[in-house]
Amino acid sequence: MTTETASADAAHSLPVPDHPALFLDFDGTLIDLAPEPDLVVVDAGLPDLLGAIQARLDGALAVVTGRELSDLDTLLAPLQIAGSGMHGLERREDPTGPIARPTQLPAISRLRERLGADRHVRGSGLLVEDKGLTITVHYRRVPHLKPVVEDLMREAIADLPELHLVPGKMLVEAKPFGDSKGTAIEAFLARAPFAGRTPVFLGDDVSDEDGFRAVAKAGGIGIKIGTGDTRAPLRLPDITASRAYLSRFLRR
Ligand SMILES: O=P(O)(O)OC[C@H]1O[C@H](O[C@H]2O[C@H](CO)[C@@H](O)[C@H](O)[C@H]2O)[C@H](O)[C@@H](O)[C@@H]1O
Repeated sequence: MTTETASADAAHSLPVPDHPALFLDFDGTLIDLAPEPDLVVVDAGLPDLLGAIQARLDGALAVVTGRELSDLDTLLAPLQIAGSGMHGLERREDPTGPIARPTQLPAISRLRERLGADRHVRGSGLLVEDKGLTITVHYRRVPHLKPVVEDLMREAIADLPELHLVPGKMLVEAKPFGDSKGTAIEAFLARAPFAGRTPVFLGDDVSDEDGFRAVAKAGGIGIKIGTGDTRAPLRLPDITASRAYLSRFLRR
């Protein structure tokens, strides 16, 4: 059996609820990971697929991502969909409506200054992704620096109790306490067109575990993409399978 056939078989073995609300992580779930956030490739088929699902589900589709929503709009242009960015901090309930976001904490400015001055960061191959409300340090190009990044981020926020660290694939992110992908999904499920539907959430990374918890609580389905520990009850092997599963929402 080819890998492609195995992915298609896996996609067809999973259930699709009768009246679903679909929540999707982005990197590693809908597109392949790249060496840097700006180097990802979005094929033309993805906006087309998401736009068709958005119409088929009467708008009950949201992207729940660690990226900024404006970043996602650029990657999926001209498509806009409802969603939450920066792990629950940003919300856009109406696909073409405004993005709601809290004000930046002074603690993030302090962290920014510290990282800018850190000798480990400058010229090291590490990448600092400043999202305004959160700051991420990527070590994908220098994986041996993982323990250095973990230590430097732990120390950098040690006296900033408003912040905590979220690990991800080859990154460590500092963000304010409170919101998560789980709180974002719960908020969407409380309102139209998501309310009253069975939630399905696809994700691949640690921060997606909050989303899996939220959909389980609401009687829905969590699907982990790829390998790794998870609380999600179902799994798909890769992005090919993820996209094949999503196309089934058009055929219901
Ligand atoms: O919640 P997601 O939509 O999956 O976003 C999680 C993070 O995605 C991005 O980082 C990841 O993708 C990069 C590009 O492929 C890759 O270089 C990096 O190693 C991955 O962790 C994004 O840059 C982060 O801001 C998101 O939090």
